Amino acid sequence: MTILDRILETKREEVAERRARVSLAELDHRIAQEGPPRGFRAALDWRSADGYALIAEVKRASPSKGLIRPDFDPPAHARAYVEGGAACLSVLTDERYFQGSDDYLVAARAAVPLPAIRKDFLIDPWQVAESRALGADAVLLIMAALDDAAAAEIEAAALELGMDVLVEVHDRDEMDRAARLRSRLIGVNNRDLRTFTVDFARTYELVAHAPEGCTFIAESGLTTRADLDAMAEHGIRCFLIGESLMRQPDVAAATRALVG
Ligand SMILES: O=P(O)(O)OC[C@@H](O)[C@@H](O)c1c[nH]c2ccccc12
Repeated sequence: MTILDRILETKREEVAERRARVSLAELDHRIAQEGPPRGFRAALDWRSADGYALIAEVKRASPSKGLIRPDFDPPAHARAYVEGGAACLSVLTDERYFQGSDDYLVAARAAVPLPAIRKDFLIDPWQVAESRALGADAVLLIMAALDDAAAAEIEAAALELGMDVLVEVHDRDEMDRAARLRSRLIGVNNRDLRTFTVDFARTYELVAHAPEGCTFIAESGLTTRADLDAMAEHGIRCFLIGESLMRQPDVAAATRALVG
């Protein structure tokens, strides 16, 4: 059983338990109190027009690396990311495997004007409503975790609420499946969620197969300005980065050094 299988098994139990506690009507009520979503893809397109667009991840820990940031402070990290020039935030909310929390998403997003993606494992459209009720402007669809019908259903729920959908792929088959969805925001995860190995060649190989006109994001394992410049040689200008920034004592300076 791969780590992704384990995560999904836990997530199914968690979602069943949450659904039993909170009705869709209750979520709709909370969503009505929220302002409209901040444009996530729009922020990336705007920032990548004349530089690198960074989705900066608020990440405390991961199953492969354990604890990444002991003095974890989501609103402070969000402000540092803004100061350093990030275009968007990503906030991990999975508790069991990433030591994330819904509260971190709410607190980080409230501290800054940037759009924020809820980074979690979506398997049910109910979680889309839950994400918007927490303020999320975008959600993640992991193609390796979903069949085509579930992906389309979850995507439709998000688009209906005016959210952006980041579709994450890892191989050619997932890219082809992603191309049949409506969202034109596609990310290649350089980290294989089944084995945790990171390989930038994933991105180089798959960027050529991305649908026309899509906003393309390279995700995971990116550390240095040279990494980004190498990606830019292949036309890639949007990046999702967590660990390497969260390990720095001065997050704002590290962010500026990467994308400033
Ligand atoms: O911390 P890194 O190596 O910079 O990676 C960030 C992000 O890409 C990674 O956290 C991620 C990408 N896709 C995911 C799906 C689920 C959980 C986490 C992820």
